[in-house]
Amino acid sequence: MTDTLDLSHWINGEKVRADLPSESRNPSDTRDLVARIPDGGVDEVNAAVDAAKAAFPAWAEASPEVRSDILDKAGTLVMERREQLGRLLSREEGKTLAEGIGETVRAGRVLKYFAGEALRLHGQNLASVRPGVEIQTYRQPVGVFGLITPWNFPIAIPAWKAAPALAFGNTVVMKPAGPTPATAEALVAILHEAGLPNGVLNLVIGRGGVGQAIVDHPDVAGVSFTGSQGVGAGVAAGAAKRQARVQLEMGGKNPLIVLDDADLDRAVMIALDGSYYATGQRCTASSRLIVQDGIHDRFVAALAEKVAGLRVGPALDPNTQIGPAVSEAQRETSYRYIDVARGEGGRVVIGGERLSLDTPGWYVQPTLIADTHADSRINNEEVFGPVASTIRVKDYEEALAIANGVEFGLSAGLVTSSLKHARDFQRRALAGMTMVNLPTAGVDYHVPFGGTKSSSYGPREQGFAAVEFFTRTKTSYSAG
Ligand SMILES: NC(=O)C1=CN([C@@H]2O[C@H](COP(=O)(O)OP(=O)(O)OC[C@H]3O[C@@H](n4cnc5c(N)ncnc54)[C@H](OP(=O)(O)O)[C@@H]3O)[C@@H](O)[C@H]2O)C=CC1
Ligand SMILES: O=C(O)CCC(=O)C(=O)O
Repeated sequence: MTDTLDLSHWINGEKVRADLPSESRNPSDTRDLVARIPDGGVDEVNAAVDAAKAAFPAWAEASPEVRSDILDKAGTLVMERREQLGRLLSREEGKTLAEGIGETVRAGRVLKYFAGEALRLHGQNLASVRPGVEIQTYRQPVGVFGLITPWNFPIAIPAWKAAPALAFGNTVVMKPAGPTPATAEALVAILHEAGLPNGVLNLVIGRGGVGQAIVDHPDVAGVSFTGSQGVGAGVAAGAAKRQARVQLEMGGKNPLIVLDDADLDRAVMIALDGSYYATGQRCTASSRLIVQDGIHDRFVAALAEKVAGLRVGPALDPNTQIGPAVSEAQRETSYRYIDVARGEGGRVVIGGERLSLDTPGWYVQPTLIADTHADSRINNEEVFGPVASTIRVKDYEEALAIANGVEFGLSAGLVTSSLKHARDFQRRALAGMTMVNLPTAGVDYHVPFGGTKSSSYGPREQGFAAVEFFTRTKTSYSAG
């Protein structure tokens, strides 16, 4: 695939022509120019927010059936075009074609799920403490939402932020991440094709300045952000300054505990999936493998063998299991942390070397590092690459303490055949999501998603929880 796309902002239902000074290149083959990109700024954000503000009253008052039908149709179109969209996504982001198509289907399912939720918006009837008085609660749309999205799920995350915002009657200004604007633009185009009225969903393409302008805009009622902890903290501070709503999904340092009583083969496959698939570029990736002494050496040897067999290559090659990092910066972050781990006394069991493949891309050798300490940097800082480290522990209690002992708390996994430990782990793991005998990564689209501690801030995303952030509750009292 060599065609180059010329991207546009979408403001008030129109593609806005602009200079295209930036570019997005295929991380599997940097000779391939995926897209020429506009570089929006404050002016485009102002125009987009004006359009979203003007579109809000009619969209907020539209029948839920209208909103539902549009989201449902968009979901159908996304799923019908899964091959084409998945290919664009993989070409732009670097995850394998199977992962790109899988993510596209997930985005379609998200749109359809929220098509249903649009019809299920409900309140409560309560008895008042005062005789003769009735109380109803209603959920109402809030206004214009700013959605700042990351590159690692370039269609699913824009879909799972935009769909609930739109389903519940809000309007949107969205900013895609620098490396993956083409996939986001394709989604926005489909939502318009499905019948979204002008101004309801706007897209401004550009670097971090666009995100900052969205956060600072007085007419943006709420901001939903996914990305790094550092940027997220600034987004929260900016939103709080003007009392806007804010929801942040940030990093993880997700533990996978493997106990002596685990089925070895199963534990290895769970670790392989959670740590390495999608090139480890998932906030839910298992980057700390906390392994009990009795199974430790067998687990490390068996996992190393599987990691050695992983086929790293261009995302669109059907034989590839691990695509490249999204960018040179992400590749270098992985190699920098591998060096950090070596410097801290970690033993590189497999990987860790530079890769030279037939196409110039940002490839990283999947890497397993053993004999690391819980308090080392490799076990406390997010790498966001195909790199995992093991920590040896004597028992479950030590494993749990280490699992809980980092600043993040997104997803936590346990592999065991002990029901007692499984139940205890579900209660005591300091994480928003626990996974027993499952990879830490790979979540369903119809249930709440989010973490504790520095991983997340604000109401949960996705599933039935999304209504909290994207609506406001009104309480109405009446007497006959
Ligand atoms: N939780 C997750 O799923 C993700 C976590 N990360 C973590 O972040 C690290 C770095 O990735 P990176 O892409 O740089 O993440 P960032 O946090 O920089 O980017 C996330 C989004 O925020 C935007 N942004 C950047 N600066 C600002 C700002 N000042 N105000 C508002 N929005 C802003 C980005 O735009 P632009 O791209 O144009 O700069 C992008 O759309 C990764 O290694 C990983 O650790 C990254 C992505 C997803
Ligand atoms: O693990 C998943 O399925 C979702 C991961 C995710 O949302 C993220 O990495 O941002």
